[in-house]
Amino acid sequence: MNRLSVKGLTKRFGGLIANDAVSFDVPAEGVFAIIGPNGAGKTTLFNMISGFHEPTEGRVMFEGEDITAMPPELIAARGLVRTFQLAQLFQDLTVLENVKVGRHVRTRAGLFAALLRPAWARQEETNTDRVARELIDFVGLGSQAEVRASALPYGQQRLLEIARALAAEPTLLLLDEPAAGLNHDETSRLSEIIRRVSARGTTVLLIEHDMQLVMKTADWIVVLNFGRKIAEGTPDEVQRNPGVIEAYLGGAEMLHD
Ligand SMILES: Nc1ncnc2c1ncn2[C@@H]1O[C@H](COP(=O)(O)OP(=O)(O)OP(=O)(O)O)[C@@H](O)[C@H]1O
Repeated sequence: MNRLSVKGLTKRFGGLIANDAVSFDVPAEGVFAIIGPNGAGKTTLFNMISGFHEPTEGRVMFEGEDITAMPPELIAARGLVRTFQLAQLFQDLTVLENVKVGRHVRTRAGLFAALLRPAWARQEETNTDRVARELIDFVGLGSQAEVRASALPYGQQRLLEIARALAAEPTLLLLDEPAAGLNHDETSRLSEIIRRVSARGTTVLLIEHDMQLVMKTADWIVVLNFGRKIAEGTPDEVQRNPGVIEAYLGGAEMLHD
């Protein structure tokens, strides 16, 4: 069964068609990328998949079930978790606390448990702490667990966001331009982390403008232009596709960068 199937997704904003009958399948294994020039409709597509926009037409199937227009929290609770173009961290909380917050969809302790601290809630807290520390190590921020998010350089904040998203134990992780604002070394590290997330069994679907990252990291790429899917294939196939090169207007260089 595919992890995700997008079937004829269309989004109109008044007279503007941001997505026009886009369909594709994301298998359970691997790293999947959506690329396309500015305004091609990538973010709108992500917003529909993750429940932030209701499609005008079409369906989103996750693990074989219809999740079209479900609220984002319910979609996340099912295991489809996303990050945003601009890191949305709790700047005043520490690295560890931020990741613990990301885990709350997988824990049952509420306010009463936090106040009364029954044995099961204490056990849950210990587990949350352990998992959060493992994830911080996993993205290479192990030595900064007690540092405030606001004190991290931007590149590390983006990695922290990935750790926080992983804390919710997603089976499908949507990354919205994870390399935006990262330098060359940080982008290489990000590529490695994405591959390792995939190796741990989480399917990764990303939107990205950094072609080097996409070509190196993705197993399969969908290309959008003016809201339509114009191609899909392996990185090699996509880079050689004349329609894709044309869409990027002189982008042959960009694609082979
Ligand atoms: N809420 C909205 N209301 C009206 N038009 C919108 C809205 N959101 C997006 N659009 C339009 O839909 C089209 C697709 O935008 P979208 O942000 O999905 O593209 P994108 O591929 O993510 O672009 P970028 O790479 O620049 O982030 C654009 O023409 C955009 O102006």
